[in-house]
Amino acid sequence: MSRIQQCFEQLKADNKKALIPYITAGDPTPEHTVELMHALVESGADILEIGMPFSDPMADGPVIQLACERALEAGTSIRKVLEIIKEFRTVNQQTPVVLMGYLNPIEFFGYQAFSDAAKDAGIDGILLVDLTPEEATDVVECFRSNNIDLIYLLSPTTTEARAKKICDLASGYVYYVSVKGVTGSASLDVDSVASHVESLRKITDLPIGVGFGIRDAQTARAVSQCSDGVIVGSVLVNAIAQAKDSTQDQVADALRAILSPMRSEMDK
Ligand SMILES: O=P(O)(O)OC[C@@H](O)[C@@H](O)c1c[nH]c2ccccc12
Repeated sequence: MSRIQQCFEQLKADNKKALIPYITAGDPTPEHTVELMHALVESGADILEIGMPFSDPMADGPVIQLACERALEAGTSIRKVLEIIKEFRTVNQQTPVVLMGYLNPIEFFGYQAFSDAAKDAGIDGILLVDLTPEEATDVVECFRSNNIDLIYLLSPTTTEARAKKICDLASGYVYYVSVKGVTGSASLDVDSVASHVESLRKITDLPIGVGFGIRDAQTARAVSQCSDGVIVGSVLVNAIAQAKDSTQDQVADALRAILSPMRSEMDK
């Protein structure tokens, strides 16, 4: 059983939902990231989604675009991202880590080489935004060979036929994108999310996480009640941007201040 699967089974047994924060690796510098990852876990994160900074992140809004710029400016290569995860794993062997990114740098690295290096670093899942199911076959094999889960995005406009195809390739969990648009968009519509998640339940037994537009504890709770977990990105990344010139501890505190209330609200 993969670490991600185990995590969802445990949450189910405890009658809890997954809290999955996103930050960009290397933002504001690579030296910050491991401490920030630990702070997220201490504040109640069940799974960490870590972005691999990319120069042309087309699914991202301005907040995460700027995070990618800061991280690249600070020298965060794919290799550096893997080193960061490896360092995190020297202390934490329990929390699943999902790497999120775009195809281009991974293709350049080589899919099998990247998959092997990711396994070695302690990665559990990979979410490649622009990997279409049509192109996925070879890539999927590279990750499957290392038992790395392939997390896929489904959006409000994904047809049922396509959703089925995607769910057949996916493992770990599927990521339902709550709104049309880019990360950091306006708040989502909980009723619409609930009805989409319900339809997805008919085509997959995988856990369903929901992300895009979750910024406060009340919304996190509401969305968690109609899904298996919530993914929270821009509100955290924005806090990093605000605090980036403070001490590392202060940046970590800024993340705790956002995530902890979400955890308590979701567990009520
Ligand atoms: O930022 P938001 O609206 O809270 O949404 C989560 C999101 O940031 C994270 O999962 C993510 C960051 N970049 C992405 C690109 C595509 C899909 C998802 C993502």
